[in-house]
Amino acid sequence: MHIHDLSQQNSILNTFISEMRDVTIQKDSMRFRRNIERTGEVLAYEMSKSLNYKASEIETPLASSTMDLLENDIVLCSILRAGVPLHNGLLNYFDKAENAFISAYRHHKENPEHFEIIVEYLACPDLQNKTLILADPMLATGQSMIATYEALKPFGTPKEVHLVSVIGAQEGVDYVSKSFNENTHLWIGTIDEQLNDKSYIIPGLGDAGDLAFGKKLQQ
Ligand SMILES: O=P(O)(O)OC[C@H]1O[C@H](OP(=O)(O)OP(=O)(O)O)[C@H](O)[C@@H]1O
Ligand SMILES: O=c1cc[nH]c(=O)[nH]1
Ligand SMILES: [Mg+2]
Repeated sequence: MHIHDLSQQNSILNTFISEMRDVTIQKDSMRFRRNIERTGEVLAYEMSKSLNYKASEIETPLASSTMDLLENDIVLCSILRAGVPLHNGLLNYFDKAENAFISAYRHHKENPEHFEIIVEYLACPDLQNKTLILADPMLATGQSMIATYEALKPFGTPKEVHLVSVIGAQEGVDYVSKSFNENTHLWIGTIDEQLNDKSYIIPGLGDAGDLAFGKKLQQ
């Protein structure tokens, strides 16, 4: 898997991520959502440099101009809930993309350290030979990303797959690296070292879904 860790270069993206992490600033849920969204915009721009382009003639009011334009058929699939603002950011740039949504949440059994990923809702277009972008702000154990990809398999075989995340844990990045083929790309804001005993990313930012949309009751 090709890993593009954007924290390896200094950019304004680090400011957005620092605000999402900051225990005071992150309480402003509108700013938190917007920071996820603009991270999606930055990651979309970086990813766009690796896609396919085709020369096209554009008529201006004065003459014609030849420009190389994106030719990939993109399907953007986000994992609910926390994926919603990231989806919006990606869609702000890949504005012609088709869209898929899937719900994946951690279902805790008696022991808070043990959970399984429950996939319930899924709406997806044909994926055959398309460029699939799988987006979720948090890549902790990587199980949600893998469960999602498995659930999408009946919808066709994409030409290429790009994973997009804001913060990952090294363990989750290693897990998805083993499960996706070597042509898959991961576009990620930064990679943290650890998971805690509840599989939260450390230092991470806390619970992205709750920060964006409010606390939910455990099911
Ligand atoms: O890599 P994993 O270990 O699978 O964890 C990451 C998942 O956890 C978060 O979702 P969460 O279960 O909190 O759902 P929510 O978005 O509804 O809050 C996050 O948005 C990912 O989907
Ligand atoms: O650190 C984590 C791990 C899973 N989900 C989150 O929202 N945060
Ligand atoms: Mg959550």
